[in-house]
Amino acid sequence: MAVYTEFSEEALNGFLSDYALGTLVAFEGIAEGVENSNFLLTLSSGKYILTLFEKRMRPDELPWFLGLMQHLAKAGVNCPQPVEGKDGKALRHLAGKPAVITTFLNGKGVAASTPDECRQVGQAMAELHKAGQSYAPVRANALAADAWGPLLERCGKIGDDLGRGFGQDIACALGKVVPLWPQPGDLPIGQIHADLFPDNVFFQNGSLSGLIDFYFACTDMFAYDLAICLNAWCFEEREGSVIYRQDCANSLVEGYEQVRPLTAQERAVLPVLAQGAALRFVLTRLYDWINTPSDALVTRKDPRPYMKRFNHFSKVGHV
Ligand SMILES: Nc1ncnc2c1ncn2[C@@H]1O[C@H](COP(=O)(O)OP(=O)(O)OP(=O)(O)O)[C@@H](O)[C@H]1O
Ligand SMILES: N[C@@H](CCO)C(=O)O
Repeated sequence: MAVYTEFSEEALNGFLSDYALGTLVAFEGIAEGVENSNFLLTLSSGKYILTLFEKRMRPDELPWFLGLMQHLAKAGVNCPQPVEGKDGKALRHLAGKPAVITTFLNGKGVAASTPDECRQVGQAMAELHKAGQSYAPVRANALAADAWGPLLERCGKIGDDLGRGFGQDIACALGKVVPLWPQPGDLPIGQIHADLFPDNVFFQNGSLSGLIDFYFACTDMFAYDLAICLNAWCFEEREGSVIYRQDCANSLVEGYEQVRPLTAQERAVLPVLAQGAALRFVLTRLYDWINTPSDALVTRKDPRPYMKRFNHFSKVGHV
């Protein structure tokens, strides 16, 4: 459960008095997610999401994320919109943490993806990439390839609970992928979501209805965003093994290209980007695996299935 910060109803009422959203009917912590504390607010004017920003977020970067969400929503992407207080400010504080209220989106994430859903995700991602092109502020990717080695080092000594030599396997994989990573200027860049996993894409009656959780968004290669989705949407995890769903991958890329065709260079480097994307999630999951206190109200994610995705892409050499 991702509720790291708690507050009293009295504190919440004080916080809400700075908005023109009516009175509090109910509020509850949301179990899903690992990054920030999220609450569902039911107010007399409707439902909203209250997010308190935690550990990985740099407060000075929050306006960039909120500005991006506002920009994308105006351009027709169905994503949460920050709600402004009576003073016109959306970014406020609650319980000592930066906090924002955003609009509530209907729909639900999917458990097991199908080619049809992947096609819709590809289209929505390309639309996001296009809509973001007129958002000028830049946010460098704090989890880009040059950050992976230092992140592995920060994990410190990696025991054998994830399998013998897990840390060495990662170091070896980084040694293969990082030297092949595209250089600035090699591929088209723009605003990317960078965490478009199935829990961050909502569907209603089989149709994609919205995208949430923009707090890893950054300015990076468009094709890297697609590579992240190949990892997140195109594998089935079954009894400890991961199985590549080529049909899902084909649909994802086809859906993307219906809106924004890939360049020949993007296509050529996609297998390397897919390997790097797998390692990026191995590393953040590993870091959290080691550093999440055992009494924290959050379910740790296992890094091993992403190492298996890396092994797959590294072995077959195509997507
Ligand atoms: N705007 C929204 N509308 C409806 N539900 C939402 C909205 N934002 C968040 N949620 C709900 O809260 C859950 C957690 O939100 P979110 O994914 O943003 O949290 P997180 O801690 O950043 O998670 P993650 O681990 O994916 O980074 C979502 O799975 C969804 O159920
Ligand atoms: N989507 C990430 C977690 C939050 O960003 C993962 O599955 O590791």
